[in-house]
Amino acid sequence: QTPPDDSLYRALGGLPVLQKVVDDFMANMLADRRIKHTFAESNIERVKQKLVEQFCQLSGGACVYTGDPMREVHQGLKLSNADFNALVEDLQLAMDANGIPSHTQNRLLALLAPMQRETVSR
Ligand code: HEM
Repeated sequence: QTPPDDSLYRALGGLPVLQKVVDDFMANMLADRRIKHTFAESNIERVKQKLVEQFCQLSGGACVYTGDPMREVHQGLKLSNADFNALVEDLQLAMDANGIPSHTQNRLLALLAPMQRETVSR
């Protein structure tokens, strides 16, 4: 029985750093003219909490994502590839601000890349 690989979770700095990254990530998106309108009717605290769970679980931490399926959450928003790229930039800036090295950033981004298909619908 192989133990779960939590090396990315640990490289990111665990939950305390993930929480800071998600705080900054959301602040960046809410200040980003390209995509802030998409959050106009959202419960920001809920989205942040679900993002922390999701990033923690994806990176191998002992968390369980309790949010809704990605396709369901995003399909009504009619997001474009440009919207997706804007979100990735805002996440990269947040990781930079928290001192996460680019190699580690790229490992997380690689896990998010397949979700482009589930979140972009136009
Ligand atoms: C890798 C890509 C993405 C991931 C991992 C992701 C993740 C999430 C998560 C975990 C939630 C919360 C789900 C819940 O409440 O149960 C959420 C909601 C949301 N996301 Fe994303 N998302 C992605 C792409 C995008 C993009 C590209 C945009 C817009 C530029 C976006 C805008 C939103 C909005 C507006 C909500 C709130 C929806 C609502 O209030 O019902 N997301 N996302």
